[in-house]
Amino acid sequence: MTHALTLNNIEVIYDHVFLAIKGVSIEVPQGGMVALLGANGAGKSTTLKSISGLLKSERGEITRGSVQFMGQDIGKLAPQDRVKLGIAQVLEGRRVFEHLTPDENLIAASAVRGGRAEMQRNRDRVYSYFPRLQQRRTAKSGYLSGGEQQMLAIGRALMTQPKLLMLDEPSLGLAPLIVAEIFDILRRINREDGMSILLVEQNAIAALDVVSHGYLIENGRVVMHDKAEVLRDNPDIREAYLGGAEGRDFKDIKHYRRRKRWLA
Ligand SMILES: Nc1ncnc2c1ncn2[C@@H]1O[C@H](COP(=O)(O)OP(=O)(O)OP(=O)(O)O)[C@@H](O)[C@H]1O
Repeated sequence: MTHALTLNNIEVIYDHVFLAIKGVSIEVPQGGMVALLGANGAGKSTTLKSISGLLKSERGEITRGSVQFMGQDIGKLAPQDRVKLGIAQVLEGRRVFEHLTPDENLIAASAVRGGRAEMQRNRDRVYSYFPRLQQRRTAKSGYLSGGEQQMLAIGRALMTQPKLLMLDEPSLGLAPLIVAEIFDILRRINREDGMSILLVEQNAIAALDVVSHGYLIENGRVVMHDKAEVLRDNPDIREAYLGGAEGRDFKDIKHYRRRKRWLA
């Protein structure tokens, strides 16, 4: 199988001292949709930044292993060159220009690529996926709902016509219905455009409904990797991530118990 992305045993150190990622290997097949799951501080965002190249601005460095995109080693490329190759990251926290309208936000994001006609085509495509945004295209983005702002942040990434779309916790702070709507649209983008997607989420149950495979990362290491339906049925994942009385932090589950199950 051809892979859009291959992380090969990478190690990441911040500030020359803090070892945040301790040997992570991940594969995203071309046209695949994969989730990277884990609790707060597990190393999910750091993994994404090592792919998009944003580590450097945070004094982070890949000190071992390789990052390959469509078979090419991209570990030393600047972030803008990775965007040109077709990698886009939607950062955590819906970063949009709040004083600009959705129309203007999308235009600003397309500056990286193409002429006017192409920009309009891309914008129409974004609006076809997110009709809600089209309805509010001339409103100030700061007045959009949280879900609409998340849609706009995704739309901005789509304006660069990525081959690999990476999203950092798009469900954060959103109501379950909105999360389901956004995840459905991501699945459509994946299926209809054949875009590869890497979805970082703490909301494992919602994410595992739309991806084909998932990786669970803990303390900078991948501790589980399997098909989505297998992970969904895993008692530890259910215990850690299902809401209600069952829901507990993954960190709270006794380490020995998890090891015993994973090594079984
Ligand atoms: N810029 C940075 N400088 C130093 N340490 C960092 C930096 N960014 C993250 N870390 C540390 O690296 C580890 C992994 O953080 P990371 O943000 O990748 O985790 P995460 O799984 O994305 O968590 P969250 O869901 O809270 O964002 C944490 O211990 C964090 O404190």
